[in-house]
Amino acid sequence: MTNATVISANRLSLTFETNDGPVHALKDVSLDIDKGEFVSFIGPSGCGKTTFLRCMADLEHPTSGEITVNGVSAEEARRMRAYGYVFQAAGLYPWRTIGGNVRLPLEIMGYEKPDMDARVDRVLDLVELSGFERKYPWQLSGGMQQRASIARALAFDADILLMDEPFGALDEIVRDHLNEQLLNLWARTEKTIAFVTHSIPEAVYLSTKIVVMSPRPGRITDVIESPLPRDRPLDIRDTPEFLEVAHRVREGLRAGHIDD
Ligand SMILES: Nc1ncnc2c1ncn2[C@@H]1O[C@H](COP(=O)(O)OP(=O)(O)OP(=O)(O)O)[C@@H](O)[C@H]1O
Repeated sequence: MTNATVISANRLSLTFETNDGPVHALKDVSLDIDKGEFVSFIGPSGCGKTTFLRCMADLEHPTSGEITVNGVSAEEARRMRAYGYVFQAAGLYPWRTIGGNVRLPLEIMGYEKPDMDARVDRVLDLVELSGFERKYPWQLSGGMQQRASIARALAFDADILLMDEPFGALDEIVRDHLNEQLLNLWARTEKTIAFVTHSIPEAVYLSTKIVVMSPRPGRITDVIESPLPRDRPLDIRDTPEFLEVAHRVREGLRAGHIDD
């Protein structure tokens, strides 16, 4: 752990007790995420990706080991609103406008109206939804709804963005576009991002670090520091460097399956 470490997990384990016996969702998971990193978690269903993210967010409590966020416990970090969380489904309230949805956490936190208005404008601009503030979620495409949910997670200036398969339900073209926009947003805001995905190209395209996980018990099998530059046009996916990283991720996933 260094001064720049934002999230630090040290031998984190979490076992769910179920009617069918214990489920080892995470076992001895250790990982440091530094400020400004874009870290993707990839692995087959059930390898603990969501559970790990939920531990960072203090939505799940480890059975053993430690996790710190911004140098304090996950619980303290949650109280300090250290992170915004984006789920697979956009989860927008249908009876609220896009602006009203983005404003909701700010209302709950008691922001003053002029500050709220300025923030809503700023984050809608960041996700390229300026002009859609008065629309209702059903008037927007799936990709736009997901961008609105990212805006909502950004509205209160958390330095950390936790994203659980935010683009999993979208078609590939839309997903490509959102990937590009997310990189752009990350570059402009210097957030630290933890991102769960099932897609190898998505993980390689977005990340500075790729964490490969494997199930039963959920564990980390490889951590790949990306050699790709931070500035990434979509066609970087055709370069030998990109394909090499993708190959290593694929090998990691395969190895995890073999000793399953
Ligand atoms: N609340 C819970 N109670 C019991 N078991 C749980 C609970 N939450 C998760 N699990 C189990 O823990 C394991 C890890 O689940 P988790 O959702 O973290 O995996 P994942 O890698 O995110 O999977 P997916 O890619 O399908 O979302 C799975 O076996 C899951 O069934």
